[in-house]
Amino acid sequence: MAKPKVLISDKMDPNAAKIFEERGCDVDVITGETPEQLIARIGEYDGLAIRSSTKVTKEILDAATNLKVIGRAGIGVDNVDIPYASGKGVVVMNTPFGNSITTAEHAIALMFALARQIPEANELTQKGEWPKNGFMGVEVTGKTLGLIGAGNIGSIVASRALGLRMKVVAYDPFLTEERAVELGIEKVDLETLLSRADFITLHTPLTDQTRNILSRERLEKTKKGVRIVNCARGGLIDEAALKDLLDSGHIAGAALDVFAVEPAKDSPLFGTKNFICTPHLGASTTEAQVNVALQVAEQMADYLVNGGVTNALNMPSLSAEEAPKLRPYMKLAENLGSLVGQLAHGNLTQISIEREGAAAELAGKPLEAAVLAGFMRRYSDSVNMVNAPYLAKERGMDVRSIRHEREGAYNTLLRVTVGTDAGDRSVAGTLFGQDNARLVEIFGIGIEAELAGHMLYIVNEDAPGFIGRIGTLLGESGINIGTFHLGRRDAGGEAVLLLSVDQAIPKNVIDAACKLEGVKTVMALEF
Ligand SMILES: NC(=O)c1ccc[n+]([C@@H]2O[C@H](COP(=O)([O-])OP(=O)(O)OC[C@H]3O[C@@H](n4cnc5c(N)ncnc54)[C@H](O)[C@@H]3O)[C@@H](O)[C@H]2O)c1
Ligand SMILES: O=C(O)[C@H](O)COP(=O)(O)O
Repeated sequence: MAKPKVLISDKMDPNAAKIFEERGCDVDVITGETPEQLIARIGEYDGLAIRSSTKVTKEILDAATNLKVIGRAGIGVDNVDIPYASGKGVVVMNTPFGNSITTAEHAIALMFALARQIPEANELTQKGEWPKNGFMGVEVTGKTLGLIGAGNIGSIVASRALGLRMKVVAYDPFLTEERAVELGIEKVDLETLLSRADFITLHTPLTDQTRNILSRERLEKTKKGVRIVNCARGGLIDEAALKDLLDSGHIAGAALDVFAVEPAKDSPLFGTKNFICTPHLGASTTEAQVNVALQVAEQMADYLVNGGVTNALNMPSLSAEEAPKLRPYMKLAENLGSLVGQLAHGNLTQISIEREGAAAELAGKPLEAAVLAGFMRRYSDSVNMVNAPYLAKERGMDVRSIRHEREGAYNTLLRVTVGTDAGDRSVAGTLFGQDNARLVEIFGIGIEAELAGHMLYIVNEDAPGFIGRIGTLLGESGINIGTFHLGRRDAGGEAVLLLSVDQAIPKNVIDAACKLEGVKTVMALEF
């Protein structure tokens, strides 16, 4: 099998390339290209490793015909069109913890730089001015720090600030009271934070809810003399309002590591008194860059080589240890989803996936995604485990995952049921041994069959002579039967015949089978 090919398109610690090679991938490091150059190149790659410079747009994803995974060596993924990548079946991963300490330290460094006006003092001193009387700082001890966002980085900033004897208040709608107590901070609403904080630091992602969270109106509500630090994302603060309020002296200082437009080369804030900035350096320490480079390469190689999924933003996690155990189940799950998707008629809006026996001990989400991948193929050819749950949601499907404690007839069982206009339709399968996936039930009828390749499904009246008739029809049509499986509800009742054949079954043969005596349904299936 050809090695997966990975492109590293942003500057990254060389350890990333080394890990890719060690883990069985071919890797190219080509940084600083224009979008057009990337579009021309991306088609040959299975993986794309990035930081924040590469913008993974719809156009790039459309050209990325082989792409399976995008790995962000860092946290923020606002430079990736995740919904579009998901629709294309591309996994998007990040490294959510590798640079958190480093970025928290940068926020604290900027807070001190503002409190003591270090950059300005440094500049004038080096110009020979010795401006000893020109600077009067403030202590941080005893002051109130207002965190907007108390996730990974916000929590680390809080712990450092508490160590500096600051009081910490936080606005984060997802922060629980228990977690706030654990962190030693006070959970407040945004208005309270604005009115109480002497320093404000931001630590949220940029989303529709957080964009412009420090709007002009909110900046005007801050305590006079506040100092603001943003090491999270540009776009969280109204930069024009920030300039006006720095100019008026309402805000005593602001430090930005991130800007609404990056690279920021001509911001109106440049040159403003008490304004300092760094060029998106929050994550730029040796330690953090080694961490994120190693982690992203390990995660991406794991996925490309073993199917392990870690820190994906659009797919359930699956450890490299779990992946081989789950693999035969994934095939079974996908085939059951595909079978029920091919057989059931009408407007299908409900699907449930039940796990019993050994299957109940496995991760449910990946199996659910595999069932949906098989099932959604009734609507689109380009479905896989990544985009299937999104497509199902888009179609308004109600997806249920049920885990049974009970002991069943099989050691391990997966059952997939769809709700149709005519009632529920259910298929079930098991594994014989470690990896022999078998169908064991179809619409309430017990059967035992492998689902593979071209198959013919027939429902007929259980009567003597039928098997001979279908065998003769296929033989006369030059179609070789590979496997042959029978099941029936009861003697003389409804029977099911499932057989695999060596070639796709032409329509005229299906039509002829429909006309055979006792036949109720004939369908060609593909797996
Ligand atoms: N400057 C840099 O170089 C740099 C480096 C690393 C991370 N970052 C950025 O820092 C930010 C925080 O990273 P993190 O790892 O702490 O993320 P995180 O996901 O751990 O934390 C984000 C927090 O924001 C909170 N939040 C979400 N919506 C909110 C809202 N409307 N109001 C208030 N809080 C809200 C969440 O509940 C969460 O607790 C991200 O934007 C990330 O991209 C920047
Ligand atoms: O979200 C992040 O991880 C930071 O913004 C770091 O971005 P960078 O990798 O471009 O330095």
